[in-house]
Amino acid sequence: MELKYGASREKPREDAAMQRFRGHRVGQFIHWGLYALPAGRWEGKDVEFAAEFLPRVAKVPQQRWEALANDFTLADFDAERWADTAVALGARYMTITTKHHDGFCLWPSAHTDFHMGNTPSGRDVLGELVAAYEARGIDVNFYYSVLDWRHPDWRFTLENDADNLAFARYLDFAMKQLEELAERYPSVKGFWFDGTWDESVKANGWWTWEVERMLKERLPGVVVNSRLRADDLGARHVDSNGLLMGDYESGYERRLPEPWDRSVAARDWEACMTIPQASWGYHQGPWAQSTLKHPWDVVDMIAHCTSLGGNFLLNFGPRGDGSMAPAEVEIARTVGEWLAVNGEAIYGCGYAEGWDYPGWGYFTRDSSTGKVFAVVTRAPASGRIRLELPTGLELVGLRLLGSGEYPFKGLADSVFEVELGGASNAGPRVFAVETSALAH
Ligand SMILES: C#C[C@@H]1N[C@@H](C)[C@@H](O)[C@H]1O
Repeated sequence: MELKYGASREKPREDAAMQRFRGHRVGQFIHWGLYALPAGRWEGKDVEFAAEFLPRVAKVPQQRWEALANDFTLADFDAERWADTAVALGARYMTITTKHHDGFCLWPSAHTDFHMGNTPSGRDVLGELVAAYEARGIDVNFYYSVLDWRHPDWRFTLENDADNLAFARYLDFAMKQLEELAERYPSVKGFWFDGTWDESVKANGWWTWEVERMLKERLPGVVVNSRLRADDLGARHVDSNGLLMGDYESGYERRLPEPWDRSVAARDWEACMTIPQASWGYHQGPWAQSTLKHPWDVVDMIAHCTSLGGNFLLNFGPRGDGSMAPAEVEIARTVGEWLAVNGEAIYGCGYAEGWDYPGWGYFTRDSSTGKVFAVVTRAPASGRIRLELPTGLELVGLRLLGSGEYPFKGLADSVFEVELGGASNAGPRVFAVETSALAH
């Protein structure tokens, strides 16, 4: 079908910038804004919903919400400390909410009065973060919510000419903000769009095409997620011809491909995940704080994504004063210590063609050397795993990362057994798997 605003390519991008993004595998997502101040609590009551949705769920009067800007003092905000948390996590890129659904901007935008410039400190949070993260070699991406609860011209649906005229003004405003972000922060490596599910945006696929075109014209190599895009008929992420729009599929939000399905590896994709069960912004209540993920579950998710050629973006919700939540920093440190020993099986790795899903974890493959790894995140109660190689291969060596050569036993052609023993307090074991063609 002929589409004016459909996918711009049939195959994945292979340029250097996309290969760099693909090889990162692990990213730090950060949701920070005025919502971090109430942190899920309003008028003394915990609102058991994502903290960044508080103004809507608690029906906070607009003026009271906007008055929070006067309390956004950044008393304990330190971009260097945030960037150190990304280093501790082992993240290779960071994605920051420049503007979330409430419309508040973390940079001094010339196109609205609802921004950092009108807060007590007036600091350019984005500018400080870009400097701190890039000083550590960590790429910065910008999250931008097209949905804007505050802007008078935002529309969820387009019922009449007046709606169409207003929404046209809104799209012009959003385009100007995106041009402004590209101009102020030209080293940004990607844009992560959100808030594009409403009828109003789906009816304006042309605008989503123009945004992607503008960004790629101004910032060659920039990476754009599929969630921005709608085609001529309102199809999102994947156009009406079944082709991926944008540069990577970004539909996995708080979920991973289940069951494990090799077809997912045909595209570039990224999954984003909260540390609490369901809040992206910092939520102080037990509803969130009692549901923090275990570091080894995070490691399992990282390996799961890598095994299917996807990136994993773990979200952090700094507190209202700008400090990182200690429990989240601790999780970052533990996961980063694991990656420091086992990152060889993650960074620059992807789907291991021909290696079936083993059930006790995942196989990953280094995209440049072809080396295969076995990441054992779900060790069986027996304490041993069955290592089934592609037919015609035999196991000639097994190296436990961080340790050394490891014993194994042959069970049949291309089938071997590995005795793990009990759980390791260093977390999931990873083996480099050395094979050669089975001698007949
Ligand atoms: C719904 C929704 C939004 N998408 C996630 C990435 C968070 O930003 C959440 O608020």
